[in-house]
Parts: sequence; C-alpha cells; structure tokens
Amino acid sequence: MGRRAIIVVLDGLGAGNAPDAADFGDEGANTLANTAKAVGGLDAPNLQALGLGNVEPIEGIPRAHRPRASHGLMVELSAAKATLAGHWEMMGLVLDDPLPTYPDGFPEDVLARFEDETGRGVIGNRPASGTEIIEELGAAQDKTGAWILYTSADSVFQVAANTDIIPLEELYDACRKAHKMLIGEGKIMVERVIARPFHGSSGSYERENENRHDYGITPPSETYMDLIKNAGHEVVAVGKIRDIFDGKGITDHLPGQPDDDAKVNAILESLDRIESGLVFANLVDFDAKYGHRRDPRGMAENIKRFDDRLPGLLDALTGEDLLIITADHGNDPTFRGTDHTRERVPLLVVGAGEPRDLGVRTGFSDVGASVGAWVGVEKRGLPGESFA
Ligand SMILES: O=P(O)(O)O[C@H]1O[C@H](CO)[C@@H](O)[C@H]1O
Ligand SMILES: [Mn+2]
Ligand SMILES: [Mn+2]
Repeated sequence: MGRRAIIVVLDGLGAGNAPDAADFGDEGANTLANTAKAVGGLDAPNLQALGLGNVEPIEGIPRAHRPRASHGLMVELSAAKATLAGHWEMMGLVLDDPLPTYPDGFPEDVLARFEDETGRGVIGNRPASGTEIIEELGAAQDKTGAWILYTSADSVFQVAANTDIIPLEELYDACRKAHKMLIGEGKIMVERVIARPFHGSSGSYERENENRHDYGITPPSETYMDLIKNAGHEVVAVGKIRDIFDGKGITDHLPGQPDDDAKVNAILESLDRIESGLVFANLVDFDAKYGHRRDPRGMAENIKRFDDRLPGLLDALTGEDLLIITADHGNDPTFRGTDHTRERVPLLVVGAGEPRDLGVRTGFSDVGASVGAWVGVEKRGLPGESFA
C-alpha cells in the first residue's frame, strides 16, 4: 500500500488579515474570528486540539499547548478571492490576472445571443444574492418564462430557473450554450456558468442545491492532480472538486452529497476505496449556506458539526496518510454585502512528522507541493514548497 493524502477544504472559512485585503475592500474581514465573536465563542474542541487557535486569536478556541497538528496560515497569490482561483492555486496554478466581473450586468450582445439561442428572455442581469433574487423575480419568471440571470463579485454567469416552470434539462442545456458562448470560443468571459434550479412559490422558494451545476474553465496546464494521476495513483474528487477542475486530473468522483456531514462520509468511503493517491474534498455549506447568507450562527453550528466528525476522520488515518485541512478564501458572515472576503486561510496538517509551526506560507501551492511530495511524484516546475 502506498501513501495517501487527504485535502479537506472548508469552503470560505478564512482566518482574516490578508496583506492585500484593502485592495479588495475587505479590511477587517475575518470569517473565523468574527463568527466566533458574533456567537460568543466557537465550540470546536477537536479543531482546537489540532492547533486552530495557535494560528489566529479566535474566541472559544484557546491556543493548544501541544497542538496535535502542524499549523499555520496561507496567503493567496492569485488576484481573485474565488473558489476556482483558491483551489487551482492549491494545485499549482496561480491566476495573475483577475477574471472579468460584471458589476453592471452582462453586455447587450451577450444577452441578445443567449435569448436567441435559448428561446427565452432574460430578467435580472445584475450582481445579487441567489436566494434574494429568486424571491424578487420568481413571480415575473412564472408570468413570462424568462431566465433569471445574475452575477456576483465573482466571475460568474448564474441562471436561475423554477423547475415547476422550466424543466431542469432545459436549464442545463441553456447553461451549456452560455458556457460555449462565454468560455468555449477562445475568449474567457467568465470563470463559470452556474445552473441554479429552484422550486416552489413566492415567499417559500427552495433552491435545489443538489441539482446545481457549474460549467467552468479547464485548467490550462498540468496541476499536481495530473502529476499524481499520471504516476498511476488515484485522485478522488468529493463534492464540487470535479466541477472546479472540469474533471481534469481526477480518477473518481463522489457526487450528489447533500451536506457537509455527508461529504465527510464520502471522504471516509474514498479512503476505503483507494490504495494510494489523493482524496480532495470540498465542504461547501460553510460558504453557500452560511457565508453568502451572512448567518454567523449557522456558520458556527456548521463548524461544530465538522468538529464532531473530526475524531472519526483522524481515526481512519494510517501512518501512511497525510491530512490537510484548509480553506479557499474567506466569506465572513458578519461582513457587509454577501460576497467572499479576501483573507488568509488556516492550515492544519496531520501526519507528516512531529507537529510544528508552519508559519505564514506565501501562496496556496504549498498544499499541492506537499501532497505531491508525500505521494512521491516529481514537481515538474510547479510552484510550492513542501511542508510534508
Ligand atoms: O448567492 P448565491 O446564489 O449562493 O451565489 C454565490 O455562489 C456563487 C458561486 O459559488 C458566488 O459567486 C455567489 O454568487
Ligand atoms: Mn469557495
Ligand atoms: Mn461562494
């Protein structure tokens, strides 16, 4: 049996104080510390024991005298505070130029072509919170059959449709057309097109998160995942990892997990399946259900739910396993607006020797360099310094 690495991304669970936070309008954002303050202290004894409180002062999470994990922080190099940029950087691809965003909505010619190719009109077309805009425009969609189109501070083209009115397959088909138009013709106009199905009626709409689908850009060059896969190891994607990498560098995928708790089950199942390689998991509820919804209480409860699962996860590890727990950006539920926040991210590493202080790492690519080194593949010029 070879070596295995497990990366668990707690989506949006930043640790504040990014050196360039002001450039993003995010000075003072700190997902972990501000969530803790808002609820009168976090309850997460297992993360505490690993050393989470040793990297940043967090109410309820005191410093551990003998932390059980190597612990540190990472500063993002990519010019974006987005999921795709964060995960790509972990795997060795740094985005120097920000991807285009649309604070005033998408241009006329894009709308006209989308309407023409899909046979439906468009309403919305501005940055918005997904749950708010469906409440606002759901009735109009009901009446006119038009797509609800919205974006955010991220480079995203999001299409919401009530599946009681527009069949799910038609929504997917429209998103594939948008993907072709915005990404597939040589010019990258967005990072992702996202299908956002929901159902119900005004005042009680429910989003069908399990049927959300992202149509993204493909990594333009090799990542650490490709190197691991090409060396004959398994690379298992749990949750939205497959979409983020457009399936590249992945050998297996555990789909359709309804919540973060089920995703921990999927991680455990993946460990049963593979002999060597990488399990790369994204736990999205921190971000989608609590960060964007600006719900610190929900965020704190989700941290507790993950914390409750940690002992089981640690028990499943063997001496040949390396576990990395981190985040892809911030999403402070106490901050203004509903968008991501530029923050450093926490880094907890179980398995590579005696626990130690990993300091503040420049760039997220140390994650990929470490799993690559752990599994035993050549770096081939990719960035990152291994801490494994
Ligand atoms: O407000 P909702 O629809 O959850 O959308 C959020 O999710 C998007 C992609 O993860 C972000 O760009 C933000 O727009
Ligand atoms: Mn994210
Ligand atoms: Mn998000």
